[in-house]
Amino acid sequence: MSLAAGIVGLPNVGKSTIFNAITSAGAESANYPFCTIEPNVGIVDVPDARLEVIHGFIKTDRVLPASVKVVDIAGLVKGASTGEGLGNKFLGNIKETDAVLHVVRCFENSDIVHVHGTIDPRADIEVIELELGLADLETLNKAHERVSKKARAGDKDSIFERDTYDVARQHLEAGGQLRAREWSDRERAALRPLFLITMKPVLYVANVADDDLAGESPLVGAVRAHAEATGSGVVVLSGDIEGEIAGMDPADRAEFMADLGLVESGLERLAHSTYDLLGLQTYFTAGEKEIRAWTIQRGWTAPKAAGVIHTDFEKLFIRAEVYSVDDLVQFKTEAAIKAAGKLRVEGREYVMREGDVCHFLIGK
Ligand SMILES: Nc1ncnc2c1ncn2[C@@H]1O[C@H](COP(=O)(O)OP(=O)(O)OP(=O)(O)O)[C@@H](O)[C@H]1O
Ligand SMILES: [Mg+2]
Repeated sequence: MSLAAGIVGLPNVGKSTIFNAITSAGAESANYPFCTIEPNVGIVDVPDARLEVIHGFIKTDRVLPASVKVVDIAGLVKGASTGEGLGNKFLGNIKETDAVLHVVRCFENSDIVHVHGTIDPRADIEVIELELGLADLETLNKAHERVSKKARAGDKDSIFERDTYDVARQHLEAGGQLRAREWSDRERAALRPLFLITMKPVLYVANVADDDLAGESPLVGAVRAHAEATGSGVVVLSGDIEGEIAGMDPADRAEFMADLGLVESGLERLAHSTYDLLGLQTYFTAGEKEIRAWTIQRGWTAPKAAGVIHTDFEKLFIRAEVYSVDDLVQFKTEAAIKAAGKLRVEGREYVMREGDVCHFLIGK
């Protein structure tokens, strides 16, 4: 399962600064609106300290973290859907992501231009969400047109699709975001092929000044209140500071972060929050060749989890041998875990737990 997240927000709020910090990809960031024109795409390793813990006991050539694709696009402005600013044509790059990272400016700095002249996170969020809603409306209108003919001819599936599109259109026209509505499984299935942006889970990224890393300002408060009211998450970070952290070697980084009272880097916090938001969890495989982290949905059974390694594994799954990272720390080798009776043998019904270390036995 490879995960993708798309960054949206007003121009000049720090999207590319944050993208650079998390990908260290060297994408351009500068103090003028519409600095980013072509989308930046980066692949980021998901930091997971447990990989190194496992590696401390099991020697392998390779350690492979999970990865997330991150997409940074041009800023949106009011009227983007009708071509204002750079328009909304870059939103296509966000469509095939699993989650939206909505960067909101929460730092005061008169040197950095704000496209509305004042820093008002709540108003900024509204502008962006309206534009995203209008983009979805455009997609729905086209899809509606496409199915209408078949619906009029009496095709049952097309009638259901058309009616679902109508419900979605009404919801957006009333100013709502599609994620806020409860959808039946069948409705979800009808909407899924449209890759609607406001249907995706959103994480608000409050980009704060370097003297408000804890996010105590009323600006961040406004973002938190909005996120709480809409069932979304918030990550507080400073793009500027994260850029510095990304550029440091590990020893300096640890000291710098400790001085600032930061326990985790912005990337770590973003990764954890995104996993929470999407209901994801991690399991590990640790063999002779490599130690590797795999991303699955919470609640998945062992065969389904094995299917992430290779699609055939789901069908051919026989059983799994499972232990935890803590078991490894306590007993030090797999043989000792087994001797202590801690190596669990699990079958097709087993529901994976966070941080399981697995060997899958696969048939032919
Ligand atoms: N937390 C912060 N504190 C102070 N300045 C910041 C912070 N984050 C970013 N900046 C500054 O804001 C300016 C704009 O940043 P950036 O280019 O990342 O914005 P953007 O959202 O990608 O803009 P665009 O939509 O134009 O591409 C840069 O000068 C950057 O250094
Ligand atoms: Mg940019």
